Amino acid sequence: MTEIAKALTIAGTDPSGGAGIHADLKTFQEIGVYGMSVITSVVSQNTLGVKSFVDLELDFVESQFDAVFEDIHPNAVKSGMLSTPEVMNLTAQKLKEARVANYVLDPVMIASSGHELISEEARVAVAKELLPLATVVTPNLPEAEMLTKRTIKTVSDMKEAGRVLVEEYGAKAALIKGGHYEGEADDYLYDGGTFEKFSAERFDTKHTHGSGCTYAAVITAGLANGKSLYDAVSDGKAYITAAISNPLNIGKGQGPTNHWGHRWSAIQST
Ligand SMILES: Nc1ncnc2c1ncn2[C@@H]1O[C@H](COP(=O)(O)OP(=O)(O)OP(=O)(O)O)[C@@H](O)[C@H]1O
Ligand SMILES: Cc1ncc(COP(=O)(O)O)c(N)n1
Repeated sequence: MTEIAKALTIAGTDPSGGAGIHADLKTFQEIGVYGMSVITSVVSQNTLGVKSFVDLELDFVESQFDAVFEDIHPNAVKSGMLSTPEVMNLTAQKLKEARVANYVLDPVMIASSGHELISEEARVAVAKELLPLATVVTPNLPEAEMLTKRTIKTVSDMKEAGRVLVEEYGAKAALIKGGHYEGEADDYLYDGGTFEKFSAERFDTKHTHGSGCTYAAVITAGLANGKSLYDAVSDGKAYITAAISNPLNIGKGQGPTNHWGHRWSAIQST
């Protein structure tokens, strides 16, 4: 019997279903990977923005980690919103103990609505505890600026941020996402050797809520399935481009991405 690949997401919630744990599990399901979750924070948010959030007690987050790891070994793990230094340290400790081979670090710091989700102290913990464990870190431009403490204005700044995250902070690879850049939606992957560009047309849409989560979840699912990092990112870029270009028009604000987008694109092109 074939064994199904298993992926774990460590993140916060979105009751409106577009970002965080919800986006990740929908993505794992759509790709055919068995999804599991450790919830760090319960967030009251929707397509209009974040209202408030509560961080779960550390013991309870730990208990969720133990519930997963004592029973099921994930082939890949993704982390999203880890809002306190304590939960970051705990995540690092649990990933090391469980000998997780593939770890995708989405350093969620600011929601696309502009609300800050984590503190400055937590930012330092990302750099010290989590980056050295990451198979790939996937910052958007503001996150890359915060992590590297550099201003990013040009493609060469984006590449330099990728180089710093790998060579100075110890991530195995860095994917700097250009969603917040001008022109085409181009992302740059640096793996310590070469830079690869993942390019897409920029669509004129506000419906990108959860696009960072979804993109990193596809990469996680790909690694869980044994794909190379390059192929997993390539699949992620195709999935997120289709998800953004086929908007569902749900909600009154910045709507969620479309997890059937790639199926809709395939139907349209036949
Ligand atoms: N309007 C757009 N058209 C096409 N691709 C886009 C658009 N906006 C973002 N993307 C792509 O979506 C992915 C997510 O990028 P982005 O830099 O926006 O990450 P993020 O900020 O973490 O996500 P979010 O927008 O959900 O906050 C990247 O591949 C980016 O190039
Ligand atoms: C729980 C949680 N995690 C992550 C995000 C970032 O999502 P976005 O892709 O909209 O920036 C979010 N809004 N909520």
